[in-house]
Amino acid sequence: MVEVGTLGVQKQSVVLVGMPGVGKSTLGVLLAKELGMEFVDTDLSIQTREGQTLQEIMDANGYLALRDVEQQVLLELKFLTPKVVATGGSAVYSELGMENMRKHGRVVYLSLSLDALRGRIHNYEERGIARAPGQSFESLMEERVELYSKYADITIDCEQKTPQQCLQLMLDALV
Ligand SMILES: Nc1ncnc2c1ncn2[C@@H]1O[C@H](COP(=O)(O)OP(=O)(O)O)[C@@H](O)[C@H]1O
Ligand SMILES: O=C(O)C1=C[C@@H](OP(=O)(O)O)[C@@H](O)[C@H](O)C1
Ligand SMILES: [Mg+2]
Repeated sequence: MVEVGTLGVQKQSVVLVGMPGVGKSTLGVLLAKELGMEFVDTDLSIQTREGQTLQEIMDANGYLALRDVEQQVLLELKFLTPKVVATGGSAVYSELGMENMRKHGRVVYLSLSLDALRGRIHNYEERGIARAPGQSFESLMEERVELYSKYADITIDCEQKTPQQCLQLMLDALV
């Protein structure tokens, strides 16, 4: 059973950022349930908006096109009620999108080591990661960690932790 802190449920939105495979989508829905909030996965919003899968968008127009649509979706996000937002790993390339979300909520960076992420991502080449052709996972991570850290209000170290443990750490940090 997850324990909510003594201040009770917090009402600001929560925005999860981090590398692909770190658990933003998995943990986001669990967090939303615990906080009694709506859950939005911006990857799904992109697909619904475009009527295409992420991979189809990239195949047709390249990774920068995916980043453009992602920015539109981040800017169109409405925060009339507080919500938990699981972003895609590339959301932090959109300064405007991140600013829109930061106005309404706290940004939680889920961090995990390169080795652990590699263990979760078995299909790096075909996973639809928005990266320059040929860019290695290591180089991508190096470039992104700086951005995740820059926007983070809270950082959660997910190394060797179960989803339930990560969830509890987020709840403790958010109250
Ligand atoms: N501690 C953990 N927290 C979150 N996901 C975990 C954890 N340990 C293993 N996983 C697995 O890692 C994967 C995370 O995928 P996902 O939630 O789609 O990540 P993201 O949305 O960040 O790309 C899932 O298959 C999940 O079951
Ligand atoms: O990191 C990336 O470049 C991407 C991550 C994906 O989301 P997850 O981080 O939820 O896997 C998705 O937005 C798209 O395939 C691009
Ligand atoms: Mg996801």
